[in-house]
Amino acid sequence: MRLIIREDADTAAEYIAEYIIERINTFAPTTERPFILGLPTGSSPVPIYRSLVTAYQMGRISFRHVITFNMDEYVGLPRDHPESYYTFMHTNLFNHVDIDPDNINILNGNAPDLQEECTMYEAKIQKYGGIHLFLGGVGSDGHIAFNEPGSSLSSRTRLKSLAYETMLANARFFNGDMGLVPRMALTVGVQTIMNAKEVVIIATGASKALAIQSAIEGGVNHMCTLSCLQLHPCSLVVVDQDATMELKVKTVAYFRGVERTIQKSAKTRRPLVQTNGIHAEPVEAETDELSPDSMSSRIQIPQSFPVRSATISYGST
Ligand SMILES: O=P(O)(O)OC[C@H]1O[C@](O)(CO)[C@@H](O)[C@@H]1O
Repeated sequence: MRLIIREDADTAAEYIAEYIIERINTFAPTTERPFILGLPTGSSPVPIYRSLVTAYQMGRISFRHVITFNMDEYVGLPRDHPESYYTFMHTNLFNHVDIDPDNINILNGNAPDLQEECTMYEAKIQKYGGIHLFLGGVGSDGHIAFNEPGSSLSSRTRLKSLAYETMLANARFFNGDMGLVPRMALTVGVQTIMNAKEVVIIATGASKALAIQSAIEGGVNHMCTLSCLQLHPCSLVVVDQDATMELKVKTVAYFRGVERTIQKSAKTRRPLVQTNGIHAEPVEAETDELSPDSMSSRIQIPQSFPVRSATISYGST
């Protein structure tokens, strides 16, 4: 897992938007070979979508050959309800870019047979050969998609009851009225996300700090389903400063050091090596140039340190 820390929510979102643009453009999707993108809702991804729309308007990215799969949808909320995830995605992204409506996949929380709906969703993802990049948010309790604490780490798309903490957090979208928040949702499973070739997570604000601490410094645990990414070969978590508040200074210093190493390697650009199908950057000894305001300036980083995972540019172990 790689951790990227940015000053605030906007710069964290900007980092991810550029990352997605780079991935799609490098992939150069076509009708026969589309890029399969997993997408989240929630407030954290909104600035990412804003940046993607701007990039589209500037001609830097096209969604013509991108097929999307959303993470989740409330059960029982009409599709055109202002707070349905169908409405959210169209308002924030789909209505403003050149995506083919046939390429948009969002679970139908009003399907007559919800189990069948979930089974078909999984099958459709499989039909396309899996998801290339799954973008996600995280709940304050560490859930990924709607895989609430206690979810099976081998779960697939299914019906879930929402945790009280999630309903409380989402009440802000329903005039603060808990009674209006749907109690159930359809959601991709932990394993559905784990099967993506790459997973990128946005987590911003102090309310995500405990979840980030648990997912990064704790063990793999079903009470914080985001922690499953420790087992993913190519995952990236992008946070703002506030979301790092519960992390150890040493943890923050380590991940900042990893990023500097990658940036330096990119400048010197020795030929790329291939590791398990993932592009890896050449290894550089870290001779650290710490900015005085950096937390890591208080920590001595060795002249050379093991950079096995630190050097993979396409996420890392
Ligand atoms: O970004 P926010 O508003 O904190 O919401 C994040 C939440 O939204 C969701 O994306 C809902 O699908 C969850 O994965 C996550 O809990």
